[in-house]
Amino acid sequence: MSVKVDIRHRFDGFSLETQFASEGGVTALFGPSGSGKTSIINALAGLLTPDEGRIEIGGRVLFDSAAGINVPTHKRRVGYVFQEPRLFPHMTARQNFDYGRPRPLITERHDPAIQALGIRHLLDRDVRGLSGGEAQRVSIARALMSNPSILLLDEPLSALDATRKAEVLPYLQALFSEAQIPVFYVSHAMEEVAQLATDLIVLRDGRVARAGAIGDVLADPEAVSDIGVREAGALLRVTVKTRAAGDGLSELATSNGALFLPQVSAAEGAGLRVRIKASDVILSKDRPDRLSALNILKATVTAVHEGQGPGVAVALRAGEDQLVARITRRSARALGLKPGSACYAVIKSVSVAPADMGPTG
Ligand SMILES: Nc1ncnc2c1ncn2[C@@H]1O[C@H](COP(=O)(O)OP(=O)(O)OP(=O)(O)O)[C@@H](O)[C@H]1O
Repeated sequence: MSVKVDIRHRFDGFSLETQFASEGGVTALFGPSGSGKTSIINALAGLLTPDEGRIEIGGRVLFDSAAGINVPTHKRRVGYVFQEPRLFPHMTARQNFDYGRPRPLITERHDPAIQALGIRHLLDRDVRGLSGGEAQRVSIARALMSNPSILLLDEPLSALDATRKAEVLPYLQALFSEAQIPVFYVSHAMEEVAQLATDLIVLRDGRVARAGAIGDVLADPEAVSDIGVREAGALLRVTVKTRAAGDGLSELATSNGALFLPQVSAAEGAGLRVRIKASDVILSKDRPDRLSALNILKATVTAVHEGQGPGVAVALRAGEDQLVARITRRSARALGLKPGSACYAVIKSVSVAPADMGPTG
């Protein structure tokens, strides 16, 4: 189901001027604080009326300033998940779902969502006794109960600590992999986005700085400065070959050789996407010998992007996969790197954390 957004809105000191289209899937809205992420999903939900523009979901026009159309929030069929669970206390999860409705809300139609979110055993528990992660899973289920035509999540994991976040992520992955409706996921945490999204919109000062399939945007060396030099990094598609050997490292097969990483929890044979941060890739013209790093992939330079500072972003092709390396301009010159140059990409095993790995979508 397609989503088309073309809106302009002015607040005191901030202007939103955003245009994008999505063909469904899970679209992440990523950007620094104040870049306009929440304003965009509020406009989709009808909680913010843009000064002008148009919003269309699945062929249905929800907002068109020129035509005088502005469908009210309750008629937009939007599921909205906030940073905090916002459940009614003193009630069970089921009572939360049913609140204000003439008949029980849960039907068999909701089984897949209840299953994916793992909340069946929580339905008759008082929500005050739920952990933060459980409560957020219940509130995501509630957002899906009314059969929405779009699901909007605004930083749904940011109020959770790292352990709870890691606990909820697999549920979101399971849910999103089956989602029949477009999902918009607001986050400023790239490790979440890299695991969950199919498409990525990078926002900056109310404008779309980059947009496209997540793999393409993350592999684009020109996007490195928009994403942030610490967070930028391409997604490598791998298959788990052998789970942790005696030394704790698992062997993953890439399209161009083996990768050895620690703490891989996926089963043997599972497909994973692994974010390799640009700052964790070192380049060498010759195959390095007697080096502590285990992961050395033969690669070809496809682009060298010089930014403002001392760093350059080097795009690489390694077999079927793409990588981005951020190295100094001085090193790039010393190595004579240019499109077509053959080199070796060296990736340090311990710098790839479990949070950087997600199933292939
Ligand atoms: N109702 C409002 N009145 C005035 N300014 C607003 C209003 N809502 C948002 N803004 C301003 O618009 C800008 C974008 O805000 P928005 O909440 O959309 O950004 P964001 O990317 O979601 O940020 P964060 O990650 O901090 O939530 C900010 O400068 C904010 O102060």
